[in-house]
Amino acid sequence: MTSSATRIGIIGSAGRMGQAIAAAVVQAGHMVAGGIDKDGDVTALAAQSEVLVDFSSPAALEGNLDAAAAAGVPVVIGTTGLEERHHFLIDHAAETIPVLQTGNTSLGVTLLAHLVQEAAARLGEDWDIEIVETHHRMKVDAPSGTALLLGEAAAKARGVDLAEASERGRDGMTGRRGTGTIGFAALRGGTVAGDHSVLFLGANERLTLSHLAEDRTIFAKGAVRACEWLVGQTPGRYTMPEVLGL
Ligand SMILES: NC(=O)C1=CN([C@@H]2O[C@H](COP(=O)(O)OP(=O)(O)OC[C@H]3O[C@@H](n4cnc5c(N)ncnc54)[C@H](OP(=O)(O)O)[C@@H]3O)[C@@H](O)[C@H]2O)C=CC1
Ligand SMILES: O=C(O)C1=N[C@H](C(=O)O)C[C@H](O)C1
Repeated sequence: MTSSATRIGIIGSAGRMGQAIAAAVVQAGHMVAGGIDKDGDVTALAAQSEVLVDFSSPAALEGNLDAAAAAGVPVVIGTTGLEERHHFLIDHAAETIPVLQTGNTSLGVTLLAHLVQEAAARLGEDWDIEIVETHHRMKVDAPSGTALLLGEAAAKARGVDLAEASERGRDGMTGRRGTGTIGFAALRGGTVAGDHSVLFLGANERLTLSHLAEDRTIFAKGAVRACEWLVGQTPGRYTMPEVLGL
């Protein structure tokens, strides 16, 4: 153990990501302060942790943020399927503690979002944007948090509100594609760790930017890096480009 070892508490510890994060915590020379799942005591976990990492469920978010804020402990939120009210809760907690929220902790996706923003800014509205994601059969939310993060990057570059520009769940007589909209398609099956492609579809040419996750270790390592970075930050809301210096 190094002298800079950090006690990291894991929310959602028995899950696919929770287990991968525990392994990454140890590999990085830190300590797992403890772990909880659905009926666990988050207040006790916060008290014994220097930083919390939450990869669980949107339903758990409010209680987790309250416990982290009461204990003055920073928290990394990787849980996806968040709605607007969850983002308000995160903003509120970030007034008193450092909070990092992201739909994807990997280096590759963080860079992809940067590239998508660049491409969307340079290619005009006549280039249609479609975001396609594929995940394992156990995933419960769609579109993925990453797809939404990539959509936000494209919307920001085009100066539009993603909620208004999105085309999701096409089925039946949809009518023509709206100019300037951002489409989403979600595929589910097997054990796919997480594939994302952003398609820019122009007249007689296409540009595709893709990231393929080969396993969950990339998310787990990124989550540990985010924990390391977040400890010692002032209260506020942060995300991955700040951690990775992108
Ligand atoms: N940001 C990123 O980079 C990534 C984000 N994710 C996201 O992380 C989340 C977890 O994914 P994954 O590990 O695959 O899912 P799993 O279903 O494998 O794990 C979720 C875990 O959270 C626990 N849990 C559920 N409700 C609560 C609660 N109220 N309090 C505490 N723990 C709870 C579950 O426990 P129990 O079994 O008792 O219900 C389970 O152990 C998802 O939202 C996923 O999209 C995933 C990969 C990367
Ligand atoms: O649930 C998953 O597995 C994943 N969830 C995240 C998302 O919703 O984007 C990140 C990654 O793609 C894996």
